[in-house]
Amino acid sequence: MECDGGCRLLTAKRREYDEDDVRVRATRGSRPRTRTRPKHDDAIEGFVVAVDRGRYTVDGPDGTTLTAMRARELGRKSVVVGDRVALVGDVSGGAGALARIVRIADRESVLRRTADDDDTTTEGRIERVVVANADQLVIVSSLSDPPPRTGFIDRCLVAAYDADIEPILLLTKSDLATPNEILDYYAALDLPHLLTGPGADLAPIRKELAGHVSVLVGHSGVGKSTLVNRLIPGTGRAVGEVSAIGKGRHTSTSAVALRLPPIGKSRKDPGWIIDTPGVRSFGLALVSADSVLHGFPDLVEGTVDCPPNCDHLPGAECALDAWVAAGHADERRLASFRRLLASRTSSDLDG
Ligand SMILES: Nc1nc2c(ncn2[C@@H]2O[C@H](COP(=O)(O)OP(=O)(O)OP(=O)(O)O)[C@@H](O)[C@H]2O)c(=O)[nH]1
Ligand SMILES: [Zn+2]
Repeated sequence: MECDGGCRLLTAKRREYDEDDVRVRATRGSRPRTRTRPKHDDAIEGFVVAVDRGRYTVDGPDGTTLTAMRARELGRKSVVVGDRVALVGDVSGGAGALARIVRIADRESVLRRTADDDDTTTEGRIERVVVANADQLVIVSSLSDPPPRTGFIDRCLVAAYDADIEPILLLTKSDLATPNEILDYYAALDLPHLLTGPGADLAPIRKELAGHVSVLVGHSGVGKSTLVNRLIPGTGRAVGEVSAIGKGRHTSTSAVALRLPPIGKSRKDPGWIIDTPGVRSFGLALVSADSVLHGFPDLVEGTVDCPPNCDHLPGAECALDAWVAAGHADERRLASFRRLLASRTSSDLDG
């Protein structure tokens, strides 16, 4: 009998084999999953915490930290901070160990950074996804030095509502000014806020962050690093520098996820914060005019008398002017809404 590798075993077990064969056939129909089993079903799961020149830092099972690269089968799909991924290869996490990312879970949310300053190239105009799966956007604004910039905050609110991420306004430097004015501007909105300053109790902030993946965004100098260092001692985020970009820090990293420490003896998930150095703002070019309006819930009712397809820009047709003139909403809010609508087509990034 002609025979290849497995022949001897087969011959020796012929009788049993026959019986096995019958049994296998009988059960095959009831076990279809063995045929459609995904490739790499031994993969482990991880959470991408940093991306640096084609190398991904991933938080693996039991808090292990893995270094990984993309598997070729991912094709052109990008992997960003916050992605939940499946890994194979050397997943030991030891020095020099390199795992491969073979799958990216469907994203529950995406935040895109504003198109780069360089709008002369296609590459520069593309809005890149910088963070996936965040469920809270913490807009950090100082009450003074620098003063709050409502245009920036409004832009972030639009991005948050559009991405289906809960916004929270976190006001810093409470020792320098009162929050009354800024809270008055947002009085008509259901916008949660937190207040902090030197020596302030961080418990309320930790409570809001627990169980969430929160993205921190704010202008340079508002005290983001100071806050992160207090929330996560030992993080060593540099404080007091005007800008991280161009100074050798984070030059190739646009975001990094940091695990918050446990809250007391509680076993509740303390959550993650994602710091976004170098991300000046989130892109709105792909956001429709209607979605921009969602960032201004206090103006929505005023648009019911607008003509169909109203661009809501100043003019006789738009009903918002009359609505605001009648005192139903703050004129500063309308002005900000219109600035944002206009900025989507220009490169005015900061609102
Ligand atoms: N008065 C006062 N100053 C603060 C407070 N928090 C931070 N600062 C100061 O504000 C300056 C900027 O703080 P950073 O934490 O570096 O601000 P940042 O937002 O991280 O700025 P970048 O690093 O440029 O992104 C530093 O001089 C801090 O010491 C605060 O609550 N009150
Ligand atoms: Zn209108």
